Amino acid sequence: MTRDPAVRRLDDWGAPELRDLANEYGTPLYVLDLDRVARNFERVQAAFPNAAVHYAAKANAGRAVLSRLATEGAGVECASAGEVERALEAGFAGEDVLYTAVNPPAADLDTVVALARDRPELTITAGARDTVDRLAERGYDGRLCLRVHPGTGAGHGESVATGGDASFGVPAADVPALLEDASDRGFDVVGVHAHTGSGLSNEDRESHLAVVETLASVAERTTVDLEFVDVGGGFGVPYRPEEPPLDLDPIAEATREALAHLDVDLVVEPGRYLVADAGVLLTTVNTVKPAGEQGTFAGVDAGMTTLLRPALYDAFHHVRSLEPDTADREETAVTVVGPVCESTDVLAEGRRLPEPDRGDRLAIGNAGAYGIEMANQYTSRPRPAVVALEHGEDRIVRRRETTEDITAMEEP
Ligand SMILES: Cc1ncc(COP(=O)(O)O)c(C=O)c1O
Ligand SMILES: N[C@H](CCC[C@H](N)C(=O)O)C(=O)O
Repeated sequence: MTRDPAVRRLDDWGAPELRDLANEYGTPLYVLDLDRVARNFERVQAAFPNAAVHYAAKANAGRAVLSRLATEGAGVECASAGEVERALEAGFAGEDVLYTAVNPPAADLDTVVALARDRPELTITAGARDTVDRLAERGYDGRLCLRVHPGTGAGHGESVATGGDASFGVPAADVPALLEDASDRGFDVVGVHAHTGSGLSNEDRESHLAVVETLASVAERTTVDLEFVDVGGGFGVPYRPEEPPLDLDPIAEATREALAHLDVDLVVEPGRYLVADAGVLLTTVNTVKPAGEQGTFAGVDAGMTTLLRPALYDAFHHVRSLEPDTADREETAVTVVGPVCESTDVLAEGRRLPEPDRGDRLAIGNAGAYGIEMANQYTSRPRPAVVALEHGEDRIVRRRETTEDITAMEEP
């Protein structure tokens, strides 16, 4: 299998091509390179050769992404009934689908249990005894996996160090008994799962390994014959230009070693790793304003409704000017702000960029993961369009919303 180890940095994208797309489709605009998504999937497959790779759809559940990954042979991990429906529509088969039921609303369980009737190969992961009971109440006795609460987590911030959050999963000590109980009740108990957190870096290897070891000890202690151990996702990508890429090989090797004595298949659920560096967000400067000692404010047409991560997590996204004629402009500290009347509507703070001009196009990196997916309509701002690049062509895969889209569900 070919292996492309290179991280795709924001500077690797061609400025003229991105400017052309901004001119043709307008801004704000998400650009998503589906061929890069496919290569990222291959990189995970190469690191985990015998594992089943289930793409965590929550990172970007656009139909174009899902159907390309289905074509490439990936599986999918879904966080809601809606994601399950979208995954099936995009071409995934029942056997490709893992549905992780985290505090699931009744309607989600109703929908997925109904879908599973015709697709007995679909797997549901429950994170509480109560969820197992609710599945039984609906007559479900199909493939069941249990989510383990490992007690430790890691990630790009405390709020996404999910493994440490007791609301997700069953305490490891209680899992073997619950597996046996579910098996006795007639469920087809197939696996155990845990998720360390999102945005793991090379420094987080030990934390991830601790979670894998917890899973291994649960699998050792159960008398139920498990088919797989699902070690979750969370593999990070470098957001800062100077940050090194995540080295997947040592993580994969340590994971394999920790599970080697067990006769189980390995499942991984990467989201961000497959799509983050395949996407950029294009935006246009519409207001230029001196920011005193802080340099210059560049007001742009994308904001926290377009890309929520900086406002929500204080996340860093690299920003680059796409203008061809910036050599004669002074570099200055630029703070990129959105159009929403919230003081957290800041996409980037104090970046060294050419003195901005009205009309300048800017590109924001690593926008393929948790970008369009977390976009919203706050302040009646329609969500942006998404353009896909595939096999040398570009096409709109999600049209720009309009105010009519926002009001369409309203009744007088
Ligand atoms: C259960 C589960 N699996 C996988 C993922 C994917 O995380 P990431 O995008 O960091 O790989 C998440 C994160 O939301 C998750 O909760
Ligand atoms: N639910 C994920 C976190 C998603 C973080 C993502 N939304 C981001 O933008 O970083 C988890 O449990 O690890």
